[in-house]
Amino acid sequence: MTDLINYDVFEKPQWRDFYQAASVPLTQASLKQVQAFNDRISLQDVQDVYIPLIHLLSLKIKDFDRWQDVKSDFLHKKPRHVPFIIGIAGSVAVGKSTTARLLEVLMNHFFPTQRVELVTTDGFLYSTAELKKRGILDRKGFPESYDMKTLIAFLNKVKAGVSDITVPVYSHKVYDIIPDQVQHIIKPDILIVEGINTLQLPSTEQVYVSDFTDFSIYVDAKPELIEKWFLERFDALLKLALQDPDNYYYEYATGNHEDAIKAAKQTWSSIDLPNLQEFILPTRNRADLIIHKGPHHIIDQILMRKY
Ligand SMILES: Nc1ncnc2c1ncn2[C@@H]1O[C@H](COP(=O)(O)OP(=O)(O)OP(=O)(O)O)[C@@H](O)[C@H]1O
Ligand SMILES: CC(C)(CO)[C@@H](O)C(=O)NCCC(=O)O
Repeated sequence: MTDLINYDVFEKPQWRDFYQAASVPLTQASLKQVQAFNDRISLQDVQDVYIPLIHLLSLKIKDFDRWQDVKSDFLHKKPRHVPFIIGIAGSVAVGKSTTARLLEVLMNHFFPTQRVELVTTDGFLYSTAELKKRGILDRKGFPESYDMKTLIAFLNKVKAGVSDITVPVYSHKVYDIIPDQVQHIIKPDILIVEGINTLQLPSTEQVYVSDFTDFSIYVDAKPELIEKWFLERFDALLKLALQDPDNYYYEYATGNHEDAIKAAKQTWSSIDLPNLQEFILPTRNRADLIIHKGPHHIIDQILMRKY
């Protein structure tokens, strides 16, 4: 991993000892709300990894707020509260949205006066109709399948303090952007932006998503493990789809199970794995922090950018 020379590597026990002054406020039952589908979040990992991380983020946010004030002062401007944006990157199915939801729950608990919002860049995917029109239906998730201009304009509005911003909504169940549905982002103090492309350099734009993020996290694991998680999630999606003919996975759910798994493996090896290798993994060394997971999603290492 020569691309990671600029990182300090911490094994979990060492990272845990950096800060343990607070304890996990959640029971296993209430953690369920942050679980994407079928698996279990480890409460021990929340205590050992996320509690120090939340503390680190609180220090970073204080530092950020102070710098905004110093800057306003220098520019003879009235100070304005600028939202802090956290980016979360990583492969399809590595657990970005689960990590993002966990951070949201913990920040809501530990920073009760801060308004925390969460968006996924999947909302900025082109719709299936638009992907078809562009002839890139089999490239969903690749850089060209996202409307990066609109995503960057959105982040710019958040930073500028626009009061009510609407974001399109993507559904895994429908496998498309849902027409006539939007998410409202209302003056967050902290915005978490989760998506495979949060550290990417879009070929079509001169401005990057990372120009707007103040702290970035890459969720990392071996591709063989991620494939396993992808297939497990696929299976969970099939179960959900069984009762719902409108669900994208309904045909798979009601058809031959082996064929369905074969199709999912094919999607992984022809779309999501190449996307990881060509476009997502190369962005890892731009993250401020890398969370590395092993079997069962258990975190084994935390890498922090030195400079
Ligand atoms: N910390 C965790 N502990 C246990 N299970 C997890 C954890 N993180 C993710 N999972 C499981 O792994 C699968 C993928 O997670 P998730 O949906 O969060 O991934 P993602 O990176 O957001 O994927 P996508 O890019 O496709 O939206 C899900 O089945 C989820 O339940
Ligand atoms: C929506 C994305 C791109 C990212 O979350 C991904 O989950 C996806 O749908 N990729 C396309 C191939 C697949 O079905 O996995």
